Amino acid sequence: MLNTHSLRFQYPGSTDFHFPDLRCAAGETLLILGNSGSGKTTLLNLMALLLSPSSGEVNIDGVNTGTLAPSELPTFRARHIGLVFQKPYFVHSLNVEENLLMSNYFAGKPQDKARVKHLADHLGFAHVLKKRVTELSGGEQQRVGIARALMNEAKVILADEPTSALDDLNCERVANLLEVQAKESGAALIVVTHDQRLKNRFPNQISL
Ligand SMILES: Nc1ncnc2c1ncn2[C@@H]1O[C@H](COP(=O)(O)OP(=O)(O)OP(=O)(O)O)[C@@H](O)[C@H]1O
Repeated sequence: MLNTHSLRFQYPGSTDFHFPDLRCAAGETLLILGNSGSGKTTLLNLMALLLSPSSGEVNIDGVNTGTLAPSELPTFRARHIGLVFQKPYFVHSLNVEENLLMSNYFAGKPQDKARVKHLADHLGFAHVLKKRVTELSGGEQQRVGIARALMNEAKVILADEPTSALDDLNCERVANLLEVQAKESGAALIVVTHDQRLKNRFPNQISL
């Protein structure tokens, strides 16, 4: 579903990163490990098409993303890639349901309220759909963040340190949710982490 080939990237005046080739198939989970500063978030941003490599390829769902025109990138990203952050960012003036429906808008798709309801029922936050995101607990916000990544049935889910701030119980919950949801939607799940608990759980790992 996602593979990279000879990816390189350099911030101005900084190290020239040369990343190992990655491959993650539908329904699989891959952990990206590495010391602080080794370039994990940079690699995630390259796979999320938020940064452009100086050379090399990111292939998603059979498309060499380097061939996409800049004007095509936002819609391609919204349709194919779900992003999960340690601390999700939402639009505070909108309620939970509206925040989720925004994903459809960015992907150029009609609003899918049935999908919102399905995900909310599944992830256990149906009772807060009409609330502002700021009124939610941290754990609820995290589940809404995961739902948002799943709204367009993205085939690639990229998660940056999704569990490092969580206690063991919530770490287990979030890891389960991500894994089960990715499997159910046939998505490749790629997780950047330092978290030893995830290292013990997911054997498919690559170190930078
Ligand atoms: N926008 C930027 N401009 C210049 N240098 C940057 C920028 N972002 C990151 N870097 C540098 O690139 C290197 C890799 O950063 P990156 O965030 O990818 O590492 P990381 O492995 O995710 O680190 P951590 O585990 O600490 O989050 C670091 O040395 C960092 O200082």
